[in-house]
Amino acid sequence: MLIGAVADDITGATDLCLMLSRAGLKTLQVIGLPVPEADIAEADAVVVALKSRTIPAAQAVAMSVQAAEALRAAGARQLMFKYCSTFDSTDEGNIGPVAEALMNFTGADLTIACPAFPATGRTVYKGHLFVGDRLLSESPLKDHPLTPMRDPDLVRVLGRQTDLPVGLVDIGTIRQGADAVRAAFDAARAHGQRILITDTLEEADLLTLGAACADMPLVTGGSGIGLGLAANFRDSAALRPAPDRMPAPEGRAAILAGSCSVATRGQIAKAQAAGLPSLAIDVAALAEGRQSAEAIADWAIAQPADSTPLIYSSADPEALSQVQSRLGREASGALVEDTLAAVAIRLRNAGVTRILIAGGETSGAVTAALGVQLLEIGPEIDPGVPWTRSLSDRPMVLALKSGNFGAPDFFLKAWDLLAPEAEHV
Ligand SMILES: Nc1ncnc2c1ncn2[C@@H]1O[C@H](COP(=O)(O)OP(=O)(O)OP(=O)(O)O)[C@@H](O)[C@H]1O
Ligand SMILES: O=C(O)[C@@H](O)C(=O)CO
Repeated sequence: MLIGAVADDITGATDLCLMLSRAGLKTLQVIGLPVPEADIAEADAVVVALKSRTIPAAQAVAMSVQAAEALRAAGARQLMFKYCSTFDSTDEGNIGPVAEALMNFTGADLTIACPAFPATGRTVYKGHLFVGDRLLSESPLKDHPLTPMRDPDLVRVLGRQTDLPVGLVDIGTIRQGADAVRAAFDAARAHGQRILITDTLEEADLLTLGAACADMPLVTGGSGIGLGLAANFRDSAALRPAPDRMPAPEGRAAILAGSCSVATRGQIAKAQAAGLPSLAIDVAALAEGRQSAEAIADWAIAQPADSTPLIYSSADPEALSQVQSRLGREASGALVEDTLAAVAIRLRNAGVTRILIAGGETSGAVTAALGVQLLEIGPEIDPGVPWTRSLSDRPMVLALKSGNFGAPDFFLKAWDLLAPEAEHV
C-alpha cells in the first residue's frame, strides 16, 4: 500500500478516494473501524472514513490513531490525514489535535496543512482560505451550524487548535519549485515550526507541494494534495486509467437528500423541474407520527420502475431553524437520519441497487444502515464525487455527495455513468 489515509468524514473520504483513483492508484474506501486488513492488502491506496470532524477531540484522536495503526500494519508507506477543504473545525479541534497525534504516531518532525481544492474553488493565498472569490469568513461556511468558520487566516485558526508552532509556506516559494519548498521546510524546522499551512492557487501548486512532501511520513490536508502525493508513486505503482463507467447491478434507482446546503437545494429544484417524482420529508409530521419511513419508502416503490424517485428533507435556513427550535437541532437531525436510513433499507429490500445520497452525515447514516463497509471507486460525476460500488454480499452502487459539491444537474446526469453489470471484469 502506497498511501493510507484517515478521513474525518465519509463524503470527504470519498472525495480523496476519487482524487487518488483519478491519479491511477487502485483505491478502496473503508467505512469506519475496525479496518478489514485482509481485504485492503492489494490496494495502492486506502482511505478510512471516520465520523470524527465534530466529536470531542480526545475521541477523534483515539479513532484516528487506531485507523492509522491499521493502515500502517497493512503496509502503508505514507500516511495522510484528510479534512475538509474549507478547514471545518473549531478552536477545540479536531484538525490540530488529530494532526498532532498522527505526527507523534508517525514520528514526523514536520508536516503540512494543505486544505486547497482548486477544482471546487478552495484556494489559499498568504495563508488565507478562499471559497470561490470570497474569503472563508465571508462564505456560507461562516454560518455552518457546527463549525462556523469566521477567521480566514489558517495560521491563526490552526494555532488555536494546537500547541505546536504553526508556520506558512507562501505561494512565492511554491512557485520556485519543489527544491525551494524543501528548503523552506528546513528553514521552518530551524525555527522550531512543526505544521506549515501551504498556499495553493492551482493544481500545479499541488504537484509541487506533493513532490516536496514525498518523504514526509504524514501529510495533512484536503483531497487536493492527494493529487500531488499520488504523482510521487508514478514509478512504483501499476497506474491504471480512472474508470469512465461503473458497472451497476440490475435494479432500480433512488435519491436520498438530507443535506440542506445551497448546492443540494439547487440540485433538488433542477431535478423537480426535470420531472423526477419527489417527496419531501416533513420533520414535524415524522415527529408526530403522521409520516413514517415505511410510507415514504412505499411511495418510492410505487413510482414507475424506470423513474428515479427523490426523497428529501432538505430545507432552507428559515424552515430548518424553525424545526430545530421546536424539536432541537440534534433530535431533528437524528430523526431525519434515522428515517432516511430506514427508507434505504426498505428500498434495498424492494430491489433498489443504485442510490445517490446527498450530505456527509446522511451518507454515514445510510451506509451504516445498509451495512456497507468497503467501497470500490468508480468514475467522477463532478469534482469530489465519484460513483462507488459496495463490496458487500449485496452489491449496490452508491454516490455519496458532500453537501456543497456537484453541479445543479448532478441528480440528473449521474446515472449516465453507470453501465450494465455484465461489463464488470
Ligand atoms: N428538515 C430538516 N430538519 C432538521 N434537520 C435536518 C433536516 N434536513 C436535514 N437535516 C439534518 O441536517 C444534517 C445535514 O448534514 P449532512 O452532513 O447530511 O449534510 P451537509 O452538512 O450539507 O453535508 P456535508 O457534511 O457533506 O457538507 C443531517 O443531520 C440531517 O439529518
Ligand atoms: O474537502 C471537502 O470539501 C469535502 O471532501 C468534505 O470533506 C466536505 O465535508
